[in-house]
Amino acid sequence: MNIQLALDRLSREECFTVIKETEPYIDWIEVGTGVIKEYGMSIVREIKEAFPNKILVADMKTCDAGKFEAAQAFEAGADITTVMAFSADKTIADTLEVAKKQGKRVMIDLLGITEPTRIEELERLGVDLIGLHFGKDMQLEGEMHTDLFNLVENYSTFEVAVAGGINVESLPDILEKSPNTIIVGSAISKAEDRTGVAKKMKGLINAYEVNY
Ligand SMILES: O=C(CO)[C@H](O)[C@H](O)COP(=O)(O)O
Repeated sequence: MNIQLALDRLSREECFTVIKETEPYIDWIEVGTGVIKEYGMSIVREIKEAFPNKILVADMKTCDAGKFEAAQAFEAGADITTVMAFSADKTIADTLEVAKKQGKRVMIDLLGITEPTRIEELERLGVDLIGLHFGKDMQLEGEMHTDLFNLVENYSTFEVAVAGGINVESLPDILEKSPNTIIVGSAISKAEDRTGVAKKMKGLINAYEVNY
């Protein structure tokens, strides 16, 4: 099980500091949407150059112009780019095609999706990596519930990532759902002791996997 460190609402310098402080305990690095909007593709390039051995996710949250945006992310060094699940099928198919040609991947962000039919359609389109997502603004009005996993429980074809305010306290319940990737942003990046929090979360994951 991977930890994906999400870098959101941080300056360029803070992004590098957070990665350096947590590097041994994280597997994937996500350059958050807001960070990309602030600094452009150059920060994706710089992070990949500095940490070439980490899987790099560009959280592009693409919803249109899929071919162009996927190429943009991959050319900057991303291994995975994100596309919103509500996008047109053509957008999703195009990004998958670009990824396939380049040996890269697309993570489909399920933010806002509640209809099981969309999950079926995504499977038919050839999607293999999805992100369950309880959004930042939704977190202001409540906490993520593991019911979120119900959407994909009948599908063994998907590799599943999950995001949405996950912290040391909520991690054990999430682990019971055995996602492939746990996306953690503010619980690590805004912590006073980032190294300690990342180490603790990785330790909980490792302990769960040993006993699973
Ligand atoms: O995609 C995101 C926001 O749209 C975040 O990367 C994701 O929600 C993880 O951050 P946090 O743990 O702070 O919720």
